[in-house]
Amino acid sequence: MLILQQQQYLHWDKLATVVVLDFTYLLGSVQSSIPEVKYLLNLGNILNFFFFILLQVFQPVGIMSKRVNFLPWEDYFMSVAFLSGMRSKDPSSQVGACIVNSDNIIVSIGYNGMPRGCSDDDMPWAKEAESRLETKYMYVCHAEMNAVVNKNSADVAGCRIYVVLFPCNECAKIVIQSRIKEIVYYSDKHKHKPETIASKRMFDMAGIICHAEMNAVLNKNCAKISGCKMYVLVFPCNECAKFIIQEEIKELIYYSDKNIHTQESLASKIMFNMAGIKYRKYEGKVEAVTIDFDSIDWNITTQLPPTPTKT
Ligand SMILES: O=c1ccn([C@H]2C[C@H](O)[C@@H](COP(=O)(O)O)O2)c(=O)[nH]1
Repeated sequence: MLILQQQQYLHWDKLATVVVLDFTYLLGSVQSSIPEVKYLLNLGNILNFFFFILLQVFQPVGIMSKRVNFLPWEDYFMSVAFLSGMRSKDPSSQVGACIVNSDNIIVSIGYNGMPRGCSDDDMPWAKEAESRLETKYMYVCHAEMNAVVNKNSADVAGCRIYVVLFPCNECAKIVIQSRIKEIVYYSDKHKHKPETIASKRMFDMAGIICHAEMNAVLNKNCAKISGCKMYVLVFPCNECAKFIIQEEIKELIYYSDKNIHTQESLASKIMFNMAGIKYRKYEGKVEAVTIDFDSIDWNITTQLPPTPTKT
């Protein structure tokens, strides 16, 4: 079990040793001819010696040298992942993630929660219900996704991700597509589930098929795409909807809603409505866009403008 404890910076025992040592040193350095005082001074010297040895043996750390019992990188990052998980409102599983670059700098953290704008109080948290639409699984953004989306660097390529739970297949896709290079996990408690087996298969092969929306978000060429519009061929499923909401895309224009009757599509709409994301069907002005390469007059397109002359 990983335990987070408050670090103690003031060591009273070490402070007391130094005070006693200083006092006995002072006593030992004074000269006197009175036998009682001489006796006390000798005692002072003995105590001085005794405490000096004690200090050398037990107290070199913290007073004279650097601390040695500091938190190692691995425990530090995993603790941050656990700490993030503590923000989760999921009643059964609190999952946290922490992304770290090759300089051991934390570039992002995340935990499992409802998409932005979808109220924690109104969304379902049940694991089972008559309809999957009434379970949390359709809506919760996983810790890994939130960590990737909330990064404070341009990208997370080459980074490591520390996670409380081994990533599911949906998160595996995100982790692979964002070019994270290493996964450090704490628990593999769902190792027998198809989601985890699929995840491991993808990590082994790293040749995966991802939804177009996720690829478009992950391959963006700017730091943020908040406020952007997204054009898609097919209305996004619930997994892509989470991504779109978390990236703060503001408008969605789709061509086909062919999966309109699926629970995934219904869940997407519930989330978009709650998050205030507009969506509309594409109403094109033209029926088709044709690029006829043969009709291009290369003579015209390759003509350079006339060279300016000096007057
Ligand atoms: O890779 C993962 C897998 C799961 N989560 C989140 C999603 C849910 O909120 C919980 C799982 O709930 P259970 O009650 O244990 O089924 O964990 C995640 O963030 N990342």
